[in-house]
Amino acid sequence: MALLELALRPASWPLYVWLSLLVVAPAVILLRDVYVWWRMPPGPTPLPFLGNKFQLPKSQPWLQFERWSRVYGPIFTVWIGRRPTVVISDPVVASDLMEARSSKYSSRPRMVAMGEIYWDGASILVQPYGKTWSVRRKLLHMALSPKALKLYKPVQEAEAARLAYRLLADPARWVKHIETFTSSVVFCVAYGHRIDSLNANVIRQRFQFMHYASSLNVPGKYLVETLPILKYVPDALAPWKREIKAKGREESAANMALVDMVKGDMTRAKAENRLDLLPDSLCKLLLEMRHETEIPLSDRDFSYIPASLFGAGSDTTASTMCSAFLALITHPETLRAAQAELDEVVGPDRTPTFDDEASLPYVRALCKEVLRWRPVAVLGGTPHASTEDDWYEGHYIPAGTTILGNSWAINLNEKYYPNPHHFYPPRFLDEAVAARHTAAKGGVAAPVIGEKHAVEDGGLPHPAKSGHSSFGWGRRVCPGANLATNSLFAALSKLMWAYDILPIEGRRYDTFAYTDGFNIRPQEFQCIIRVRSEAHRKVLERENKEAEAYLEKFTAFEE
Ligand code: HEM
Repeated sequence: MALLELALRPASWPLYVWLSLLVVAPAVILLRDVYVWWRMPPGPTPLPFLGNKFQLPKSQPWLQFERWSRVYGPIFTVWIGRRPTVVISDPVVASDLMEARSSKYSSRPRMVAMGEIYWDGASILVQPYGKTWSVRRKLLHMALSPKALKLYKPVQEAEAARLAYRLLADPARWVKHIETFTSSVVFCVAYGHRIDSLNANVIRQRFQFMHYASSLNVPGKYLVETLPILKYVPDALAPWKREIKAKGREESAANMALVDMVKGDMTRAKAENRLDLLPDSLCKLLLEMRHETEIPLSDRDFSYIPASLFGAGSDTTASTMCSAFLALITHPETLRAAQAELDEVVGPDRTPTFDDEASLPYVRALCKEVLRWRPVAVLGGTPHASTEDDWYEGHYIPAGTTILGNSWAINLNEKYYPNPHHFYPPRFLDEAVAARHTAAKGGVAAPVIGEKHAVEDGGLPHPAKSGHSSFGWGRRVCPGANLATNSLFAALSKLMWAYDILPIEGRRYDTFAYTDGFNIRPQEFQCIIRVRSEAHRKVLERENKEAEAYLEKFTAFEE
């Protein structure tokens, strides 16, 4: 009884009890960490409690991770404080864990400030694996099914035609035009409304939300990431939390307003008996489904589904197109090969469309090679997290480990892609087409490459059907991959048909000069974008008029 009384009154504990607690508790934690560390995949030696803090680079961590993979192997561990992160640099290892064992590796690490306080668990991007996530994921799949993607193709073509036309008058602002193209595709697909300029209020608002969300995800900025219990401190005592929540409410109000806008469009169209003229959009499809079946989501949670398209799909596609321009000007033979194919298949009187896609294997291969060559989601997008203890190749991976697929190291792994920094679309051509291209160039036989398993001479087959890992893995693989691939094809095929995209003479281009962050794009550069002939110009002018007419039904967002 006396002991219990003593235990309940720490203030009266003798000094030796305090001292032993201060020594024993950290020692026990440390011993446990050492035991886990010793069994996990090897990596740079961490410091107790601090992990690899002093070895982790402040910028472009994927480069250091790639160097470490040469020392420690294709799967290694780095420690962020006491939290282990397993970094994967080989496509087979990534597929073994995140695809073959996807039931254990499909969660996300906790992001308390961003995911739990700001988005209040509503955004699919950072949701842990489980029922709440799978409800949203299924809806996205339904609204992005192959059948639904067909509905969005005309708008992608029309927007690509507008992009190609805009470059005639204003080639210097090519990046802005690409961003307008990807933003408008995303908004037309998500809500059936178009963007005519990046000055549209809705775009400014989306960028504000995105920047605010990523500002919350800076390691070390919020103590709540280390001590999640702090998220339960009452708002009145936690101004930081009040601010995050207020901003979160602003975003959800804006997301719900967008859904209300589509509901309004549908009601009006129905009343005026012109439903068939209303553009098909992901939000409209989901609202129709919601009308017919029970969807277990509140209005607020529902509104985050179409809203996820802008954050996940606009900048990623635009950055990939910027990489395509860099690739074309530094590997001019690839533009010539694409133009030869386009001229042969499409001819001079019109630009390519999706109907030509099957007959344009080189252009398709070029789009894939861009995704491989400079993966925009350079560290595999949002990290995965494991939910069960596991063993791989003799190494222990405890539940709760963060898993990073280093797309940079994976896509540029020379075991799979010899000479990996060489931008070389024939990697993704099948044997017959590769041979035809080589013969046309009068060159030596090109390496034989299967479309499903990109392999160059001596290169190992890649486990993914796409032949690269730029869209992630397993159950969390990018649900917008096909939409993005269609946008890339629609835009790049028209632009390569219409323009010579060339380096400025005498200027050196660094194909490694990229921005930092989770999504990367080339540092700003200038190039020459010159229409190939007067006849090409006329076609662009004519098709732009047709595109403008088609896009009339997608009301523009106001500036
Ligand atoms: C070139 C363009 C794109 C690239 C490279 C890309 C890449 C990625 C990657 C790497 C991931 C993480 C996958 C993983 O965790 O294993 C991801 C997730 C996601 N992407 Fe994309 N993406 C692109 C375009 C799009 C588009 C157009 C959409 C919109 C429809 C989209 C929607 C999403 C969503 C909602 C997720 C989260 C999925 C989840 O957590 O379950 N992405 N993307």
